[in-house]
Amino acid sequence: MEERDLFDVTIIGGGPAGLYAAFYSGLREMKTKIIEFQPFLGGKINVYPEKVIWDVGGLPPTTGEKLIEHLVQQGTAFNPEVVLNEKVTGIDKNEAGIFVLKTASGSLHYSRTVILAIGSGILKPMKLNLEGADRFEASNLHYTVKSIGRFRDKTVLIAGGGNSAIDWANELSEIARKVYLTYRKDTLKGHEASVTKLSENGVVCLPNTEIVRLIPASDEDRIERAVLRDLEDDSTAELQIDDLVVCHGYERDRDIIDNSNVRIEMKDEYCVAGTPSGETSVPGLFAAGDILSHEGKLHLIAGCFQDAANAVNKAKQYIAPDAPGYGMVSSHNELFKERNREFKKRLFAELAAVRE
Ligand SMILES: Cc1cc2nc3c(=O)[nH]c(=O)nc-3n(C[C@H](O)[C@H](O)[C@H](O)COP(=O)(O)OP(=O)(O)OC[C@H]3O[C@@H](n4cnc5c(N)ncnc54)[C@H](O)[C@@H]3O)c2cc1C
Repeated sequence: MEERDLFDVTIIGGGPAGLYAAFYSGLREMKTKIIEFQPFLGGKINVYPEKVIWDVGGLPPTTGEKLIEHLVQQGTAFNPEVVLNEKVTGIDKNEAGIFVLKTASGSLHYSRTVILAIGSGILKPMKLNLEGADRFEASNLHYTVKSIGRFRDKTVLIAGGGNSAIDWANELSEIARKVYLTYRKDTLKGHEASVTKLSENGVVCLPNTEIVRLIPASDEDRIERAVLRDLEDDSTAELQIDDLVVCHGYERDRDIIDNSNVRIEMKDEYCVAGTPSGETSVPGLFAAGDILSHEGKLHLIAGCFQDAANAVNKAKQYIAPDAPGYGMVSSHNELFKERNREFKKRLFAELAAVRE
């Protein structure tokens, strides 16, 4: 390994936690790398690019797509090295105390510290368990909603009883002709306010039902009707639909945890046990965002930011024990002086143009 290959911090995962960690580690003048499995940054928000997000501090209601744009702009402000399309498969620590990250492509990455920001792991949507259903994925069977506009004036069947299905039912009801929601249980498992909104929005809820067959249109390429079974009396009914959205959750690939030679203590099946400062059972390895569990954890985008800054501060002190506990706020930070000057110049030019 050459010195130039060694990073102060390597962040695994390029979602909100990873991106904010990259920004903050730049602020703390650490040589930073992000490794992301997907060919793009933004993490789970890519699952809901058109959803309007209301609960990120300091931002008016913003679409997922716009928020990703802001996060990436901020996260790359200090030019971290960004490696996309790369799955980290395991973490080792060598005799010199350097972390060695193994990847699916066979390359190795060396780092003094690591921040695990893998969210819920690599997500793969749970597919509809019906033979031949996959052939409709190119037409009107969806596992994510990429563009709300395509559902305008359509009859949409949504399958699933969790928050994601409920949110989409409410969201699509504003533009679709009709929205049906089918779920196997008696009740929905979602936020109370969102469940209440379903009836206000005219969504037809079909509890205790499941899809048992998809009937194609004459061209065989599109679903024309879905056959639903009533689980209480076994009767069936056909529903004519334009689109089917399946929200049955995700399989999570967390091989990285199981295949690592460092022993990462877990809180449960899903989360790493950590402190509110992002420390884990492995010295030098920190965690942030949805993967981290601690007392007071907020599983929201807003929660990612504090986790990320805390993890970076701890990583900084791991490398340089005498370094201050946190970075200088941006208004007093030397690193921003030149950028502030440029910003002010642009603002003044804009104001002058308005006056003219
Ligand atoms: C439908 C839906 C709606 C939501 N709405 C809101 C909302 O309105 N407001 C809100 O605050 N929160 C919302 N959330 C939650 C929010 O998206 C998460 O809290 C947030 O994305 C967590 O960020 P993260 O960076 O911890 O993880 P993620 O966003 O999951 O990012 C983790 C990244 O790590 C990558 N990764 C995983 N494993 C590896 C590996 N081995 N190697 C390389 N890369 C890897 C993944 O590909 C992913 O890009 C919503 C979530 C969903 C599913």
